[in-house]
Amino acid sequence: MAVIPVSLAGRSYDVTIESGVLDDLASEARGYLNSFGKNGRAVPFVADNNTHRLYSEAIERSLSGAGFAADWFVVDPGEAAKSWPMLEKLTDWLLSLRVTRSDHVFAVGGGVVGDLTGFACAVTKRGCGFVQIPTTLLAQVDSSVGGKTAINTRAGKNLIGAFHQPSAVLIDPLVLGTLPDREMRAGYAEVIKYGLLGDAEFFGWLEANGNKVLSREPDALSYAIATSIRAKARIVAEDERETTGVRALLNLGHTFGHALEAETGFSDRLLHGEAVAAGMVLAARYSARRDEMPQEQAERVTQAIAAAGLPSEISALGMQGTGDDLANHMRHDKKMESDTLPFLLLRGIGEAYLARDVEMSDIAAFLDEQLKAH
Ligand SMILES: NC(=O)c1ccc[n+]([C@@H]2O[C@H](COP(=O)([O-])OP(=O)(O)OC[C@H]3O[C@@H](n4cnc5c(N)ncnc54)[C@H](O)[C@@H]3O)[C@@H](O)[C@H]2O)c1
Ligand SMILES: O=C(O)C(=O)C[C@@H](O)[C@H](O)[C@H](O)COP(=O)(O)O
Ligand SMILES: [Zn+2]
Repeated sequence: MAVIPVSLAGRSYDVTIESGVLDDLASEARGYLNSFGKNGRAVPFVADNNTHRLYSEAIERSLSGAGFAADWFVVDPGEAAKSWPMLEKLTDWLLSLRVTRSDHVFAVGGGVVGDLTGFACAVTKRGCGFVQIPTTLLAQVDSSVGGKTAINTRAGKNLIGAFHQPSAVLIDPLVLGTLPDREMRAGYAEVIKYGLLGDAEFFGWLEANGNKVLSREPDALSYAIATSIRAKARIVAEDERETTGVRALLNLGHTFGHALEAETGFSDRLLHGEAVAAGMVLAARYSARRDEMPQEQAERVTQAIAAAGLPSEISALGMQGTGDDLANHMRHDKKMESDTLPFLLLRGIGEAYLARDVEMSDIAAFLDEQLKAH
């Protein structure tokens, strides 16, 4: 078991990593269940069809043993649930349950369920509590921690949202046993991100042990999850609201990645983690093209992504769009300052930095080359 604190003034919380935590939810989450149970109020849980089917029974068993009942809001799996219509339905449901600011809503699922639930909790009665129970590798290493919550709009990814920290994050690595391999690989992209952005040693460890993580070897998996969360907790504690440039490092690969997601229609044609993987390769290659990252290190990045079965070549994604089309999606990036887009680039493996001198026309030309290459 590992407990990793996320230290934030007045909003600190723990991330608990423990096999079996889900079967024992009533005792693990006792403090967040206490406002329920009186007057027969059920505890609100949000899940998608898959996580509801797989894990609602164990959760209900644990809760009923402690005298609590669960009520479920279940969405269809996939990115489409991060939408205005779903936000409206979810907030209406929370209001119908008479959720109060001192209550906690439980999010059981991947980043989609976590981002949607977190945002609904941020705006319901101007902020009620929530607990993250992440069930994908991506959510366990990244989205459940740090309080970024959002939905997507026609204009792009995560454009409507809020910073709203969870009160606790409970991670059960055993649930990854039911996660499809493709989703496991997508989450692994965000694990690679932590090595690439600031921890060359961890990147090297992943080059040697990535297959153990992907095959869910318990020690390797727990080490990768804990190392990722420690890195994220450190960064979030330093720059909770992404104002100093430190938290922006967590966006490595995302400016390219979000544009690729937009171009492929936010669909399962390209999952978020897959887009981030391709985006990190682009960031490494563009950095090498500027002579900032040694070419041989950019090749190591491509290798690490490809070896994990993640997309490394955007020319193979079957997209119709041009470099300009992708650059146009990027103009909605939340890092945009006036008419400049700061870009996460690399001086080397483990050394990401925010570059403020990148011309969008140069990015578009680079992307045109990449769309044609290989
Ligand atoms: N808030 C943040 O800081 C942050 C960070 C990274 C990503 N995100 C967001 O997270 C989202 C992607 O999250 P994701 O990759 O977890 O995708 P997801 O939530 O869509 O889940 C992926 C799939 O796995 C299924 N699933 C979940 N847990 C399972 C389990 N244990 N067993 C079997 N199936 C399971 C889901 O039903 C779904 O079909 C994106 O919207 C992305 O923008 C947010
Ligand atoms: O927590 C962060 O900060 C991140 O940037 C984590 C990313 O993996 C995540 O995808 C995030 O939602 C992207 O940030 P956004 O602000 O561009 O939506
Ligand atoms: Zn991400």
